[in-house]
Amino acid sequence: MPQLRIALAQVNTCVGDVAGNSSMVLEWTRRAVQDGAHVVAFPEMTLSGYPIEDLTQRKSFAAANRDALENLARELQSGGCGDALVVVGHLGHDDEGPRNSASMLYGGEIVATYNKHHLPNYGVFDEARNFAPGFDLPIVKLHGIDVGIVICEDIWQNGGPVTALGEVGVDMVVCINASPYERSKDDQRVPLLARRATEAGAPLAYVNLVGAQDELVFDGDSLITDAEGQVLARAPQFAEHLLISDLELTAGGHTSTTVPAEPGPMRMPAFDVRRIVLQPDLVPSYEPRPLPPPAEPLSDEAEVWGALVTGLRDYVHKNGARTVTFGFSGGIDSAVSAALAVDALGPDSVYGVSMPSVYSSEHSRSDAAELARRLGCHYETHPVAELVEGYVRQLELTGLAEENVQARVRGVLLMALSNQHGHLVLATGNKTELAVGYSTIYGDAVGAFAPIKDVPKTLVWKLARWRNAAAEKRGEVPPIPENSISKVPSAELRPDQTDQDSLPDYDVLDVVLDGYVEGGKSYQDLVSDGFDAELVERVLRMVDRAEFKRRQYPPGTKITFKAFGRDRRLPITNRWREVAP
Ligand SMILES: Nc1ncnc2c1ncn2[C@@H]1O[C@H](COP(=O)(O)OP(=O)(O)OC[C@H]2O[C@@H]([n+]3cccc(C(=O)O)c3)[C@H](O)[C@@H]2O)[C@@H](O)[C@H]1O
Ligand SMILES: Nc1ncnc2c1ncn2[C@@H]1O[C@H](COP(=O)(O)OP(=O)(O)OP(=O)(O)O)[C@@H](O)[C@H]1O
Ligand SMILES: NC(=O)CC[C@H](N)C(=O)O
Repeated sequence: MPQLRIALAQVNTCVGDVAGNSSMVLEWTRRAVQDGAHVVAFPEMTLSGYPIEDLTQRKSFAAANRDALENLARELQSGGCGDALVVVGHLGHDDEGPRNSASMLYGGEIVATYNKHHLPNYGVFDEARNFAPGFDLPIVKLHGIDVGIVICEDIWQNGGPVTALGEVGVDMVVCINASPYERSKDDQRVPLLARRATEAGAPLAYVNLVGAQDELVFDGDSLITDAEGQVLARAPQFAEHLLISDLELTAGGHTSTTVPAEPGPMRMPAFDVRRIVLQPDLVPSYEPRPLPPPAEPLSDEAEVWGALVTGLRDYVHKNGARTVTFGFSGGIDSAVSAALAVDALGPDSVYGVSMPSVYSSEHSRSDAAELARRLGCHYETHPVAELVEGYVRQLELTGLAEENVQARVRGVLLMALSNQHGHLVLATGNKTELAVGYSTIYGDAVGAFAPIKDVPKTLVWKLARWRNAAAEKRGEVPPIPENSISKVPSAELRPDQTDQDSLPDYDVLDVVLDGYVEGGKSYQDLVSDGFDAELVERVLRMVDRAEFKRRQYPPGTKITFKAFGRDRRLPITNRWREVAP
C-alpha cells in the first residue's frame, strides 16, 4: 500500500511580517524534510498572517506575498526541499480581486493554487468583504496519491469543494486553517472533520494556526483522520508543533475531471477541476513508523487558561513590549490577571501597583502584597488619597463623582508609569462587568489590553481555584491568596460598598447574561425560563445602556462563542429597548 509521510506545521505567524513568516516556512520545511516528510502543510494565510482585514485591499501587500511565495519555492529547491510538496496559505490577488489562497510548491515552482471557496462572513469574520471566492479545484498527484486542498470555512459549509473532491476522487484531503478558539470548539470540529472525511472518501489532514492576533487566539489542535473519520494523530493545543505521521493510503487511480452536474444553490457555478501529476507512480521505499499517540484534549479550565495566556503573551510581544503594569487591589479580578500575566510573560515582566484610597480596606493591601510575594513579581505602593482629595476639594465633588475620581486617579498613575517605563497597562475588567457597565470609563477601564474581558465573573473564580489546584498538584505555591477568592467582591469606592449593592448576585447575573448576550434570548424568553421579571428587566437595561462603555474598552482575548466587539456589533446611539420604559 502506498505510504506518505505528512508533516503538519502548527506554527505561530505574525500578521504583516511576510519576511519572518516566509523564513519560518523555510525552517520548518527543512526540519520536516530532514525527518523524511513528503508533504508539509502550513496553516491558512501563513505568509500574511491571519486575519489581515483591510490589508487585503493593499496591492503592495499582495505583491509582497507573491514575491515571497516565488522566492520561497526557489529557496526550498536550493535548500534541498524541492522533492517535498509544500502547501502554504497566503494572500493572492488577480483580476477578480484579493484571494484567500493556498499554493502548492514543488521542485522550485508554484505547481498549483487553490482559492478559498466559502468565505465566512459572520461572528468575527468579514471574509466576503475582503476576498473574492474561488472555483478552481486543483488535485496534485504525488507518488501516485491524489491530494486535494481546501481552506478552513470550506469544511464548515455543506456542499462545495469537499463534496466535489469526493465526486471526482482523491486519496487524501489537506485542509489548512486559521480557526479561532472558543470554549468547546473541538466538540464541533472533530465530528465535522469526520463528516467531511467520509464525504471525500479519503483521510483528512487538518492543520491549524496557533498563537494570537489581537482578540483572537488560535489553539492549534491540528489532526489527521482516516477516511471513516477516526482520529489517527493529534497535535497539542496552544503550542507550536510539527506533527509527522506515516499514512497508509490507497491510490485510487482517479482520472475524472468533471464534477457531475447537480443543480442547487451550493453547486453553482461548477468547480474547475485540474489534475496535476508531479511524480508518475513513484512510490518511495522507506520504513514506516508507528503513529505518535494523539495529544489528549485539555480540560475546560486548562483550555481557557491556555487561551488567555496565549492571547496576552502574543499581544504584548507581537506589539513590541515586554512588560505590563496594573493595579493590584487584593480582589479576584486583578489577582487572576496577575497570575495570567506571570504565566504569560514571567514574573520579571509584571509590575503590580497598590493604590490605596481612604476607603481601601487593610486586606486590600495585605492580599495584594501577598499575591505579589507568591508570584515573585515587582510590586510598589502609591497611595492616592491626597491626589483624590485635591480634585474633590477643588471641584467640590460628592457622591458618584467623588467615587469615580478614585478610579480615574489610579488610571492616571498607571498611564504615567507606562509612559515612564514603557509598560503596557492592563485593564482587569471581566465580561460580567463589561456587560452591565460596572466600571469607571477612563478610570479602571484604562489600558492597552484587557486579558479577562471575555471571562464571566463566575468563571473568574473557577479559574482562580483551578490555577491554585494545578500549582498544588505540581508541588508549587498556589499563586492566588485564598482570601482574594473567598472575600465579598467590592470596588471599595465608598465605605462598606459591595458589588451586590448595585448588581444581582453573580450566580444569577451570569446565567441571565449568558441567555441574553450569547443565547440571543428575549426578555420574554428569560422570564419564561423562570427568572424574576423585574431582575431581567433591570439587567437588560444595564446591558443596553452600557454599549458606549464597551466600545471604548481595550481589546482582549475572545474565549466565548459571542465576545463583545466583532461578535456582537450594536449601535451606540440606540433607543431600542427589549422592555418598553
Ligand atoms: N451614550 C454615551 N456615550 C458616551 N458617553 C456617555 C454616554 N452615556 C453616558 N456617558 C458618559 O459616561 C460617563 C459616566 O460613566 P462613568 O463615569 O463610568 O460612571 P458611571 O457608570 O455612572 O459609574 C461607574 C459605576 O461603576 C462602578 N465601578 C467603578 C469602578 C470600579 C468598579 C469595579 O468594580 O471594578 C465599579 C461604580 O461603583 C459605579 O456604579 C459620564 O461622563 C457620561 O456623560
Ligand atoms: N486599592 C487599589 N489599588 C490598586 N488598584 C486598584 C485598587 N482598587 C482598584 N484597583 C484597580 O481597579 C480595578 C477595579 O477594581 P475594583 O476593586 O474597583 O473592582 P473589582 O472588579 O472587584 O476588581 P478586583 O476583583 O480586582 O478588586 C482592580 O482590578 C484594580 O486593577
Ligand atoms: N478561517 C476560517 O475560515 C474560520 C471559519 C471557521 N468556521 C472556523 O471557525 O473554524
